[in-house]
Amino acid sequence: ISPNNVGEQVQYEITGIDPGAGLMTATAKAMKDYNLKDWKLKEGSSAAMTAELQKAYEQKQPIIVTGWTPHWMFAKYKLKYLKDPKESFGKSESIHTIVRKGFKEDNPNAYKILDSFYWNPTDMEEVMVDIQNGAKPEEAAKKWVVHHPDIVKKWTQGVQKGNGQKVSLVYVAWESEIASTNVIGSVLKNQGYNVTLKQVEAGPMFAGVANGSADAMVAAWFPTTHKDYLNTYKNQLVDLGPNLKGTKLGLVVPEYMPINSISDLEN
Ligand SMILES: C[SH](C)CC(=O)O
Repeated sequence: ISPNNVGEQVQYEITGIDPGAGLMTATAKAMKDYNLKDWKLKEGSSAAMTAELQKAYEQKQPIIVTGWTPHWMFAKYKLKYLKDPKESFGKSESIHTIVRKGFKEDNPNAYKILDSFYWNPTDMEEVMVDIQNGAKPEEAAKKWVVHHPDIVKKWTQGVQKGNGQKVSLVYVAWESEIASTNVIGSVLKNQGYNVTLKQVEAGPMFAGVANGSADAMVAAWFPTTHKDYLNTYKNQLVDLGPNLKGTKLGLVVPEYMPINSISDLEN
């Protein structure tokens, strides 16, 4: 594949994820910034994107996907981010924990645990890889909790146990958030709460916490990726700050592709 006909090789298509993802908004911005006028961004889901990536990778075919870190794809495949000299994808960010207004008063001890929830990209990747290798999210989460009592203790020490109070968590089916939501859900369950995890699209996730129909989410990518949702619901959400630092968003390709920058795609 020579650099100048990568577009033809991938039918001028970037394989994206769910339309509500901030990554898709950032990719649309990048396509404008880099004047990718003949290119189109294919919407779908994170699961569909990773399935297409796997198929192309196994056949050493060209593919360009919307990718992010932390993600198991970097553990499984030899991939690279295309350089983004115009910084259309922003800088490294944090994933924040958000709770509904009133949650602290209604459930102070579950609030304390959610407020203390903090782990590293390598911790999240450990759970993501387990799930990718076939473990059920709940099982992978339980296993991580058992293997990392020292980290979990930081979230729960000195916090009074619950006695069956309900805690409802919402998340979007991004591999990173499936991992984090199941881990914090498992910890809350062990602490005596009746936890429900609800998978929704990105818009309904923010709306659910804002209107109080859900208690919390650990899936807000700030300051850039989810800024539109933050602006829409700003004073209806309680931002407890980062539960993970050091994310990255961008266009990702297998290392066998001859391109290295988004500007190589300009036609
Ligand atoms: C796909 S990232 C986990 C989040 C987002 O892009 O909205």
